Amino acid sequence: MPPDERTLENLLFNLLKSGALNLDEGTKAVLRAPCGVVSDRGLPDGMEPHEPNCRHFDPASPEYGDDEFIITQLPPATAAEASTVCMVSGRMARIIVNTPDIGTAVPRPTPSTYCIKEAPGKGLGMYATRDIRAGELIVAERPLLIVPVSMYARRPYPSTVTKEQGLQVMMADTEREYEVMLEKMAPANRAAYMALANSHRFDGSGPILGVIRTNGFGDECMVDSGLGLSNETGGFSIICNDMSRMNHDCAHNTTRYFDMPSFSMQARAIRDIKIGDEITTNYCHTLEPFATRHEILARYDVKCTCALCTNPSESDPLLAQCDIVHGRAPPNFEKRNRAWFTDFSVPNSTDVKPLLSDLVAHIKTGQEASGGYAFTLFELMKTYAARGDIKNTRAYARKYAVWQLATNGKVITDQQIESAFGMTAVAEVVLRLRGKTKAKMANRTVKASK
Ligand SMILES: C[S@@+](CC[C@H](N)C(=O)[O-])C[C@H]1O[C@@H](n2cnc3c(N)ncnc32)[C@H](O)[C@@H]1O
Repeated sequence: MPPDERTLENLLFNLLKSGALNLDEGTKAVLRAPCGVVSDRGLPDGMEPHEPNCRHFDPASPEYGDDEFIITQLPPATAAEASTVCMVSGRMARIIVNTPDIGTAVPRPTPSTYCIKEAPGKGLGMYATRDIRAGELIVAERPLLIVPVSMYARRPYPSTVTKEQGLQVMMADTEREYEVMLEKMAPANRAAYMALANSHRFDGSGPILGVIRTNGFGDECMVDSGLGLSNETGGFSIICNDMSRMNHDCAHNTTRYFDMPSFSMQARAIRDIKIGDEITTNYCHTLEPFATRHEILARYDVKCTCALCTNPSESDPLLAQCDIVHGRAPPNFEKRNRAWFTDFSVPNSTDVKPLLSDLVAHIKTGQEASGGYAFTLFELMKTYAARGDIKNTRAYARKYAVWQLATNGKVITDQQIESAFGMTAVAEVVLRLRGKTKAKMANRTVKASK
């Protein structure tokens, strides 16, 4: 956990104990649950179980406050699809309900793409039942449950309560609220939910919270920053059925995102997947070095044995080459790739070699889902344009379009690809200029020889 979050935790916890936070007025105290085995479980002496007080609303009702957490079913029910049982702020509920085309049908790939079966050493897993092309939709699912990623203190704590006990109280109170939510689920969904994996059996999490912490996905479009929370603390955990069976791989072959109109979590292939391959996702930032990844994965009870983890001395430097997010890529990464912008000489300033080397590093380490991979494709497209190479300009525009589709479902039109986002025009100008330059040079040579 980063130090600033720890400070925030202590501050909130002290405020909570001093009674300075009046929770009844809607102030939210946010704490994250501990990981691993805790010795001090259950409610401390003198504290009784808390009665759930989260109100349940019909999504069509405007009666709830923006900063109030409510239990509701979203999106408003349609005949075709079951709704998701959600605990969201009133603000978030309104954002969802007012999304244009909310409640559109969840797309289903035909023929279907996967089955769920045993994954040796990992429990169950998802496997491809046919070849799947990069960019293709693999699965789209209405979640079973959506809840805030952070837990909220629902009552003031006596001054004798230690921080660890406080966390246990918060988890117990949260579990009680979730019990109410599960009662709202259709019986088949409740059974599916309770059958999901739980790697948090020994840290004081109740059974429902344990499943959330094992299987919950976050998404950037499901964040309520209106409560003064950051993207991290204001996010939501999205728990699906089949997608919860996707195991982690540091070189994962899918991307995932939440599609608000169909209110579905979706996964697409980020590279071609062969029939019989395991379909995998990521539980941590996969460009991080091996040691950091393993520390994070341990929280999910995952000891990753993927190709990158089995050979970190080879994979770590390659991952660092790709890591523009954490600034581990070479300092001149962006500059060297943009040299052609001010200097059109060929081939020095429009040299594609460094970019192709970055591309190979991404492909070798299976990091096609990363933003650095998309950046490299886009830079290659522009650099080929600056070289007047229309064929390769278009080829990289097409690869970039597939990346966009896979990462957020956004369809890039054929016209955009054909024009390579305006870059084929650049390539044509370069070709014309170069033609003129050649003609001028030829003229000069003729004049000089007279
Ligand atoms: C979200 S579930 C994934 C599906 C799970 N295998 C199941 O049977 O339902 C997460 C759990 O799967 C297991 N898991 C996921 N990825 C793994 C991996 N790469 N290696 C070993 N176990 C893994 C861990 O037990 C983890 O807590």
